[in-house]
Amino acid sequence: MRHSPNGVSIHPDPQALVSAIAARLITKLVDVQSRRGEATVVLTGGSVGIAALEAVTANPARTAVDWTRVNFWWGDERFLPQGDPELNSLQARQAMLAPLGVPAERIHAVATSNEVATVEEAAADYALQLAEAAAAEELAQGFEPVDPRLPRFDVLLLGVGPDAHIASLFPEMPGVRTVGATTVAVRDAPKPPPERISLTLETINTAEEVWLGVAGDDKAGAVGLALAGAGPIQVPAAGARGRTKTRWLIDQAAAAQLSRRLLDSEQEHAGTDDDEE
Ligand SMILES: O=C1O[C@H](COP(=O)(O)O)[C@@H](O)[C@H](O)[C@H]1O
Repeated sequence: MRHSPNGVSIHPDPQALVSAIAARLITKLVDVQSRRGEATVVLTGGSVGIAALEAVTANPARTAVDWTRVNFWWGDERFLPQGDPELNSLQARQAMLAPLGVPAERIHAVATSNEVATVEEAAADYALQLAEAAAAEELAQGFEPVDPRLPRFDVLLLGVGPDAHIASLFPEMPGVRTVGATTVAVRDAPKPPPERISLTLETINTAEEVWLGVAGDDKAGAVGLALAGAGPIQVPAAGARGRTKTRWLIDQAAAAQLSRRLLDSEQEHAGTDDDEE
């Protein structure tokens, strides 16, 4: 594995990548819980996102985390009926939340199409859930929120599509241009299903740490453009930034189009993992 000062870690293959994300997440949660008692994670769907949760469940160190005191939200959800296997929340429940016994009150899922009539209602309901959690958190913990409509997010996980979408913010579409709202309803998404609910880019960027997990040569162009400093409207992944850290956790295939300058700086820093927890 190689690390760069830009927060890029390159792993040999997808399995090594998801194991590394899982180990980092466990370490981070132990650290946050030791300081603040409870921790909050924003989950993602997609190939790496769900495989990383399976790797957490399989990691013996998972017992170091008190899973009854971790709050879970989603960066995006597909607007589908309850029980649909394509729901990001259902996949996360099966991969990690159920096996680790996370209590129902810690799981903040987006409303399904059985519960509300339209994707707009689901986005509004999710924004309300977030605002209520933020208000409760402020009362209980007394810290200054980054945004009074949002709880504190310790780690926000993202996958990246081959088109560089993150969450359900697709290039050039209204979702990625949305400002002033915490959530957005997405219609006509280029990746099925067409109706989705997403956190906005502004909301994503309130997280303390944003981790982008990416594997595969079909994602190499998106990763290369995002790390070369492309604009977020064309390359949404380029716009995701944690308040204290932005980590790109990628495999060798996804790193294939990183710029020479970035790879050179990685070579210089190889073996000096100065951003490890
Ligand atoms: O549809 C989605 O796609 C992205 C990326 O998924 P991947 O399978 O290409 O890794 C994912 O991050 C998002 O949560 C999901 O709804």
